[in-house]
Amino acid sequence: MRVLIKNGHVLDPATGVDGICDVLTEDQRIIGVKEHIEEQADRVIDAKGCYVMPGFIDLHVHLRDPGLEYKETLETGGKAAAHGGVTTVCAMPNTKPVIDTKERVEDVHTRAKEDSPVHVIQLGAVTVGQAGEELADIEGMAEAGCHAISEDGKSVMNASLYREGMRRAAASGIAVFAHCEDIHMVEGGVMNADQKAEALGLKGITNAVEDVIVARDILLAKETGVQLHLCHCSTADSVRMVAEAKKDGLPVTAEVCPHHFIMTTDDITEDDGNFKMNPPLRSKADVEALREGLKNDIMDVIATDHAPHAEQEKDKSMKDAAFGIVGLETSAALTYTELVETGVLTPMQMAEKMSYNPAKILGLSEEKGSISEGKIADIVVFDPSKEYEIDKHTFFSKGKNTPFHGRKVKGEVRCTIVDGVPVYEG
Ligand SMILES: NC(=O)N[C@@H](CC(=O)O)C(=O)O
Ligand SMILES: [Zn+2]
Ligand SMILES: [Zn+2]
Repeated sequence: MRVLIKNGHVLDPATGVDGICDVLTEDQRIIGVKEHIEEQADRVIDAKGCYVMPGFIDLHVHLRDPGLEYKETLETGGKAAAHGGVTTVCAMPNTKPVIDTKERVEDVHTRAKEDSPVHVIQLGAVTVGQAGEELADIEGMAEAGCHAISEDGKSVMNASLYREGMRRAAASGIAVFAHCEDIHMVEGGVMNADQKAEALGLKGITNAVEDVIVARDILLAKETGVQLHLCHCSTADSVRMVAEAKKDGLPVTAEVCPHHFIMTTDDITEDDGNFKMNPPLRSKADVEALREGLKNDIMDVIATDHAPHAEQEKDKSMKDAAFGIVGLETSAALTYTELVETGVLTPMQMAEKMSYNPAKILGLSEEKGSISEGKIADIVVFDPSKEYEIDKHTFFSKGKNTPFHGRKVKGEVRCTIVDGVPVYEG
């Protein structure tokens, strides 16, 4: 199959191409990027007025499959990804059972090929059952193509065990994606520790809950040489420590989620479970530091931490609701509206943080994260002029748990192409 994308504004961080070009794909690959391609194609997509970017690669997604299919499945999560311009997702292993063996990684990969319209990379857990007691089959999972291990949902609190896990990940050539949270310091907290929490009568989570583990994990990366990627950074001190680590030449990268660079604790208008996520919404100073970190390329990646839950798990007080919000279908529009329109990021930086940098972290930049000849034809056509209100009822995800319902945004995914085949068209 041949697809010709005409007259779009191509943004390619890998080659620096930043201008109006046509893009031609044949079967799985991109075979041409230049002005005025006039060749025959099975499909011609008019991208006038749109950005044409490498398909987004979301390093942090919860697909809930196996075992929690009432929240999401490979199919619904995959369709949500396609709707959001995401062509590759990394699925976190905190499923039922936990993905902690080679066979379980292979099982998800096999089923995802059938069920999901986008590429799924299943990440393996660090410890067996995420119980924090013994290391999982890291080598086997690496062989099965997991690209990274992660204990997401929690931290490996035993630093000695984690260090050994990092050594084994490094020896297997894969990264460690770290959720940073000292569980002993949480003390029942459900939102940021501040006056808002006091006013709502809710227990707080301090910044140090995250920061002490960020510090520890950077030191462990220094000692083991593992490629460390810090998930969902939410504090100003996290940014400061990532900057220091980079200055020291350590193999550390970091991600920020849209909710953390947009909302503060002041946006929590009532005790509503849709404002509950881990880490929590922080202060204005933290949000500013995260934006500054993204702008200065201290923070490498925008990922969603797409965490779907059923309505009955979220439609209650923050005290009792599950942690997490969905993000796959809102992240491009939120990023464009809040960071690009406002001049915090250039459009090219958006493509970098949502596609090219994630591809590099996964060791896939030879194949993905770029719109250039020979690369896999994973592409998103994004219309930056389209204005609308986010409506959770339009989501393909089973999860409707978002605090952004009704928010005005600019920027809509027009078409998502995976392996040279349009899998979503708006
Ligand atoms: N972020 C969340 O609030 N929840 C995630 C777990 C996680 O990412 O830590 C989930 O699995 O629901
Ligand atoms: Zn997490
Ligand atoms: Zn997560």
